[in-house]
Amino acid sequence: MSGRPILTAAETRTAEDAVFATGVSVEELMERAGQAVAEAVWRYAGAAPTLVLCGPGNGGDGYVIARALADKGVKVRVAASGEPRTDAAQAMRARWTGPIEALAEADPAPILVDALFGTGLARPLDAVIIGPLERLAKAARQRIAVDLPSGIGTDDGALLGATIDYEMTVALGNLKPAHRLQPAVASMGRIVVADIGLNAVSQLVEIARPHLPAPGASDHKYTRGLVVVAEGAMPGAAMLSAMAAQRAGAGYVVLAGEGLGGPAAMVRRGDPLATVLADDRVGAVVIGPGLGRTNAGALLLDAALASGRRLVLDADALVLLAERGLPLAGIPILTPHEGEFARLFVDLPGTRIDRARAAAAKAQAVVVLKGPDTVIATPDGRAAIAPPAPGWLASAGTGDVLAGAIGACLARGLEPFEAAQAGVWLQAEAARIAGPGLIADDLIPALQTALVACG
Ligand SMILES: NC(=O)C1=CN([C@@H]2O[C@H](COP(=O)(O)OP(=O)(O)OC[C@H]3O[C@@H](n4cnc5c(N)ncnc54)[C@H](O)[C@@H]3O)[C@@H](O)[C@H]2O)[C@@H](O)CC1
Ligand SMILES: Nc1ncnc2c1ncn2[C@@H]1O[C@H](COP(=O)(O)OP(=O)(O)O)[C@@H](O)[C@H]1O
Ligand SMILES: [K+]
Repeated sequence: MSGRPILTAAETRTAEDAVFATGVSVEELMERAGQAVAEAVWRYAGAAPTLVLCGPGNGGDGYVIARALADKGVKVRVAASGEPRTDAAQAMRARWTGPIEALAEADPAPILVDALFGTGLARPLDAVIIGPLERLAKAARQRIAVDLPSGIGTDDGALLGATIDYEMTVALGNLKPAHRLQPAVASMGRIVVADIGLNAVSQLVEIARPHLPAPGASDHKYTRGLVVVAEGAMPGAAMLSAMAAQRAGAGYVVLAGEGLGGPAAMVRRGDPLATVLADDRVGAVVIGPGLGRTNAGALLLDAALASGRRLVLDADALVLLAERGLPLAGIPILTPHEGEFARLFVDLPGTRIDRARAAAAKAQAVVVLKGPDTVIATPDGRAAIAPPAPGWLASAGTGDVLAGAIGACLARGLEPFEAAQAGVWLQAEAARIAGPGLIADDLIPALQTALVACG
């Protein structure tokens, strides 16, 4: 279930260099990129009159896009912010036979294609660029970014300064971190990847739909996974985790505690947690949601950490962990939101991906850094980013549901990194199924529907 590779600006250049080393010329790769983008623009916007904006850097893509669209019969105009600097880009400019307008004076068109800047930009757009860009974008019906919107950081997804919003972004060759990180991704609209023949491999991938096949004839409830959820001060949160584990496919879920209610299929155990966890069939333990931060919670956490079982540590367990030492034994899964992350891993520098990786190395854990752009990292440097999920997930208890879903995937035998990705995918899909106005409880039946796609 490995997802699409995500490459930084430097890694993308290395992948391009590998293509050049096979004898492909810079012009040929530029031609491929321009043709692929033109195809995507054509499919999206059809024959509507189009204005292509070309930049001053290495990019000759814009001129190829304009020529390819004109070949399809589209009424295309070109506006440029300056002379392209490289030979290849100048060659592409020479092959555009139409006029080239100055960016500052260009008239708008219904479709705006922004090929001003590629992955090399590292500072805010100059006023002579952003002014006309904003004017032309406002007057256009639809805006399309080539590779990345102008004015965002390729590797960290930051807005370098003023930017505009796009309906579609055509990524060249492969996804870059900004195509998945906030706030950049929110401005990109629909993101499509144009294949230009790069053999992109990366330690960073996009979270993809997991393969979670239906139980076979040799399965029984224990082989499907036994999950124990530890109950603490707030039983509702543990209940959400436990029911999520049930609906995410666990064969057996034990709620360890004395609380009341829940489905008839939920097994209750009031014995000491250490006793419950002594069972070798326990495939995953979820602890933290509603645990409380008192001594009673700390004792339960001690029992979980001492059990040697595969752990999902969330919420209050993370708060309690901040008062103890890292690293942890046995590569548990930690699921902090930004608040919990900041408390547990003080002052880590870099992008969200860098921070998740450093935290994973420090804790010797798989770290799921939650948010609108959830990043998962392992101690050995692998990482994954989730595609955008419904904002309706920003609702109390949805993290508890995620912890339970990850527990189910861990208990069925997935490796921690895969289990974490599968849980995040299932939670996001459940949110799409549950729809606007969802509350955490609604995700639970929706998880069952989400499983249908994973067979
Ligand atoms: N049905 C229930 O019983 C529920 C119980 N819950 C439980 O309630 C207990 C305590 O919840 P708290 O409200 O204290 O903990 P929170 O996780 O809400 O907050 C902890 C701290 O982190 C901050 N924070 C939260 N999200 C952040 C973000 N995205 N970026 C930056 N900072 C952020 C908060 O402001 C707070 O200071 C936990 O055990 C939790 O599991 C919740 O899970 C909700 C549902
Ligand atoms: N704006 C957002 N868009 C998409 N997903 C979000 C957004 N905000 C939060 N989420 C997701 O919602 C869940 C919230 O979990 P958490 O912060 O632990 O809340 P709780 O403790 O109340 O369950 C996480 O899975 C997070 O990734
Ligand atoms: K661009």
